[in-house]
Amino acid sequence: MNLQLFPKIDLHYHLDGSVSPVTLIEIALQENIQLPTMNVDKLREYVQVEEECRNLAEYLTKFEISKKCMQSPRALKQVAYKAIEDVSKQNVRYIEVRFAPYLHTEQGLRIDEVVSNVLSGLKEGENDFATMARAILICMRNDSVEKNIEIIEVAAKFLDKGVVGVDLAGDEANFPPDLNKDAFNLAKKYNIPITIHAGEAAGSENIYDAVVNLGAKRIGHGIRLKEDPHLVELIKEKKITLELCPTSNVQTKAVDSWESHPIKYYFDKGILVTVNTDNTTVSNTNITNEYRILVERYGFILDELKEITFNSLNAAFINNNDKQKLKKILEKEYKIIGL
Ligand SMILES: O=c1[nH]cnc2c1ncn2[C@@H]1O[C@H](CO)[C@@H](O)[C@H]1O
Ligand SMILES: [Zn+2]
Repeated sequence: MNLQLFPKIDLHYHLDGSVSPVTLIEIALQENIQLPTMNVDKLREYVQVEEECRNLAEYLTKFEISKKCMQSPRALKQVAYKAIEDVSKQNVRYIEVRFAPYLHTEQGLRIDEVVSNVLSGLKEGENDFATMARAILICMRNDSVEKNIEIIEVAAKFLDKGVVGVDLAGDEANFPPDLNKDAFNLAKKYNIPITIHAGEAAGSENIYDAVVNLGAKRIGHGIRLKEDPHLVELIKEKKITLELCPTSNVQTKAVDSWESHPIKYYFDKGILVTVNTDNTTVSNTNITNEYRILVERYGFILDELKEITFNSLNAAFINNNDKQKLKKILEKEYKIIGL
């Protein structure tokens, strides 16, 4: 079938890595921002990874231009709205959009202003398109634990007002999760759902720490889980969900090749896996493409794609009321396509 029509969920989508070159140029013109080029195709080369990307650290250099264009209330609202417009075209019924508030304070915005502007763009998008949207606030690994504690405080303030969780992202190889234990303990105290990038650019011990010491209910990527059979059992037992992003995982060299991606292995082992985009612009992908990769490269059948979407639904950080609404919508739409 045409997978664009297949109802989908994306739980792992970075806002700053998903702004299209056209939108970047629009913002640059509006706000007089100097970009290296105003040509859409040339700009794409600056914000998209090449095939020979060596590692996550190199991948992370591709976020500079979008950061420059995401410093004003208007731009933040605009990119958030555009995100919902874009993903609604891929029949995404629910998305958790994540961003790191501190990255958007270079022109003097406070982190709570960053959050409220992104939330208002998401809300407007929800009103205009058939996609439910919530936000996850990211603590950056290279930021101080004091700054990350402020992020948790802001998340608590906006919890159930659009924000549904917190995350830890950035350079995993040089900043293990443990450094932010105090921040995530505070999140636990506030009952803020936690997801953490782990086992992407470092070993399975980071997955263990994220789950056992930092309280993560979901793991961003978790590629290297398979290195530790005991941990595989623990992840199953605790019903931890993995947010896999195949195209990004190949680009950041979290896996050596498409063939060695563990998504089918984990799925067959009964681990709760989900499929996501990570960064649609940086990785040059969209959610339809990621679902297609599951079919074409890993032999998933449509019923299994539905199961994966329901894994995403079950692991979504939205409140139960909204989750039930979403479940009804998905069930109805799957019935229409005979699933
Ligand atoms: O796959 C990833 N692993 C780790 N960090 C990431 C990934 N994708 C994006 N970011 C980081 O998260 C920031 C906020 O969205 C981005 O600016 C980027 O530095
Ligand atoms: Zn990510």
